[in-house]
This record gives sequence, C-alpha cells and structure tokens, in this order.
Amino acid sequence: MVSFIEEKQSKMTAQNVVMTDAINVAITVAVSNSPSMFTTTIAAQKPPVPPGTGFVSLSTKNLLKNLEINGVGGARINAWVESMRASSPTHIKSTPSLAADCHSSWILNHPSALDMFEQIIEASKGKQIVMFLDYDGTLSPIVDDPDQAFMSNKMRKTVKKLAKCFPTAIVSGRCRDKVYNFVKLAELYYAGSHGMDIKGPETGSQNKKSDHESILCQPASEFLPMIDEVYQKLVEKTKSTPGAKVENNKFCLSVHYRCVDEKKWSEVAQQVRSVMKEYPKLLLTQGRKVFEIRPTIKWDKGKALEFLLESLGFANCTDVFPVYIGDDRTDEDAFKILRDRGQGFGILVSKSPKETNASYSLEEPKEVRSFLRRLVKWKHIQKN
Ligand SMILES: O=P(O)(O)OC[C@H]1O[C@H](O[C@H]2O[C@H](CO)[C@@H](O)[C@H](O)[C@H]2O)[C@H](O)[C@@H](O)[C@@H]1O
Repeated sequence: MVSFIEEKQSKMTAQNVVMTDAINVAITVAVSNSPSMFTTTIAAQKPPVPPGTGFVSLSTKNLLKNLEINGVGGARINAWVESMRASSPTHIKSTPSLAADCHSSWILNHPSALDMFEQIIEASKGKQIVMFLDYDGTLSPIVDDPDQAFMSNKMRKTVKKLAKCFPTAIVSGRCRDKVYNFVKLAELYYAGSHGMDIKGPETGSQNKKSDHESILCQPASEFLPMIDEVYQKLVEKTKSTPGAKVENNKFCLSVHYRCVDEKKWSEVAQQVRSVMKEYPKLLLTQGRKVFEIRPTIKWDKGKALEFLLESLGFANCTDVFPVYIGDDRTDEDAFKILRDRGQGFGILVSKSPKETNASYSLEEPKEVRSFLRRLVKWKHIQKN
C-alpha cells in the first residue's frame, strides 16, 4: 500500500482528481503529503481490528459535511456543485489499478460483516444485541423516486424475525409516518426525521396507548412552523427546475436533485442557498443526491441511538451490544457514538470506499438481509 501511495504520489496531482465521497479515502491519501494522511495510510496495512475498536481510516476534515450558507456567492456555489458531483460515482476519475488498490485497502479496514460474522458474534457474547437500521439504501435500494423506495417483502419478513430476537429500531431521515408506511412493522421502534421524532412499538391490539402517549421524544417541535414555511418557499423556488423535488420530512426537509440534469445542479444549489440564508437556525447538509435541511439543535441519529438505548434500560450498561447499519453521511453520527462508547459497532452499506466511522461494511441491501438472517439463525440455535 505504501509503495502504491509513493508511486501514485509521483504521478498524481490534486488537479487530475475530482474528489468524490466514493473514492476520497484512497485518493486523498494519494494526493496528500501531510504526515497525518501518511500515518493513516500506514495504519491501513494492519489487519482488521476487533469490532467496535477500529480506527477511523481518515480524519473527518475531508468530509464536506455541512454546507456553508453564507460567503462569497459564486465561489460558494461552485463548492456546493463540487460537493454535489462528489456524491456521483460517474465522476470518479481513476485508473482500474488505482480503483482496485482503493478497494483492497477499504476491505482491509472495513471488512465485510458477512465475512466477519463469527468474530462479531464472539464479541457480542454475554451481551444484549440491540439493532438499529437505517432505511433508504440500507433496507431498500436507492431509486429515482423517493416515494417508490419500497422494501421487499423478503426484507420485511427478515426484519420481523429480527425484532423477535433483538430490540430493533428504524432510524431514518424520512418523517416517521412515511418510513412506517414503508416498513409496516408495528413491533419496532421508529426514529424519523434524522432521529428528531422517536416512537416506541405499538403491539397492535395489545397496545392501549394513544399515538400521543407512545411518542418518546420530539426535541425539535418548536421548529415545525419554520420547517413548514421553508418547505413552501423551497417548493416555490425549485418548481422551475425539472426533476427537483422537495420532500417534507416533518422536522426536516430534503431537496432531491437525483433527477435534475447535471447542468442545472448549480441552479438548484442557488435556489436552496437563497432560501436558506434567511434561516440561520437551520442547518444544511448533503446526502445521496439530496440536500438535507434541519434545525441546528444538538440532536442527530447518534443522539437518537443513545436515547433509545436509555429508553430500553441500557443507559449505563456494559452488557449491551448495539449494531447500527446505515449507508449515508447522517449515519456517521451514530457510528461515531458507538466508536466513542466502545460498544457494538457500525456497518456501512457501500460498494465503494468511503470515509467512515463504521467498523465493517456490506455492499447493498441484499447483503444487509443476508447478515440479518444470519443473526436470526444464530439466535435460534442459541435458544435450542
Ligand atoms: O436516513 P435514510 O432513511 O437513509 O434517509 C435519507 C434520505 O433518504 C431518501 O433519499 C434517498 O433515497 C431516495 C430513494 O431511494 C433517493 O431517490 C434519494 O436520492 C436518496 O437521497 C429520502 O427521500 C430522504 O428524504 C431522506 O433524507
């Protein structure tokens, strides 16, 4: 790996690489001379670390996470468009051998959770496994139309069985009702709006609680009128751009550009920025071909995970083993919490190398299902 880096360093410059979140792990290493980057590269030669104690493959400073709203107009928009391109695999400019080297390094540092299944089970011994599952890109494949992101019946059956074995929560950027309508399993915990709307399980007819009573946490309630106002403004602003779609996720909003012609991406960035600059109490981040807008409160998927663990009675327990599976940048907050707590671990769903705090990887929802099925099977063997 080091010789690969040294070789590439002599051949590459930052200019011939378009930074993408898909390959920025290895590319950043390849174009950087900074000691911290190099330390990271050397660390990449080590064998996989035990679950939950893995090192972070790169510092988070390279991750363009929160987009700055204010600043010099043109330059700022260019930075936004670069970041939008960065989430598109079609922009990866790489040779096949560089891509192969990136992938080997990635798998070395973030092995497949399927390949490491036995080790994962070993690490969880004597502890209560608690499952946290992101929705889009984790339980359902990414599709063009967000309203058509259905999960398969097979996946639903698997999640249902999983929830019989372990406490299970869905943690999504979607509004809670919408994600519930996709998953349709009353026995789960749901944390919608990036964790800002948490509700416990309804056990069908056995549950006598009203919807209001079973809501556990809504830390951003005061922002509802503002979110609605911004939603209206964004719908109005973006209506002239074919393919742009604004989604109201109750405590947060999504502006999708997956179906917008790339030549118009800067237009969408301008539209979003022009609305957002009037709302300093809202934060703008970027996901998979989507701008995500939410209140600037200190609450995210990581806080939701901690809140749920507490609600389940595992606040200060050492014998709990949380497993969080997710595919997007907002899931990193949860991966980081697990890493900081030294409990359980995160699994990133991705086919390509990404900067992450997760310890393991799975390539796609199909692999997520295989992993969940193995957990269920293992649990059944334990019981018998
Ligand atoms: O936290 P998640 O459950 O992963 O939600 C994150 C966003 O997911 C959805 O958008 C993504 O999936 C869409 C359907 O596959 C896709 O069209 C879009 O490009 C992706 O960004 C959802 O629509 C957003 O509201 C969520 O914020």
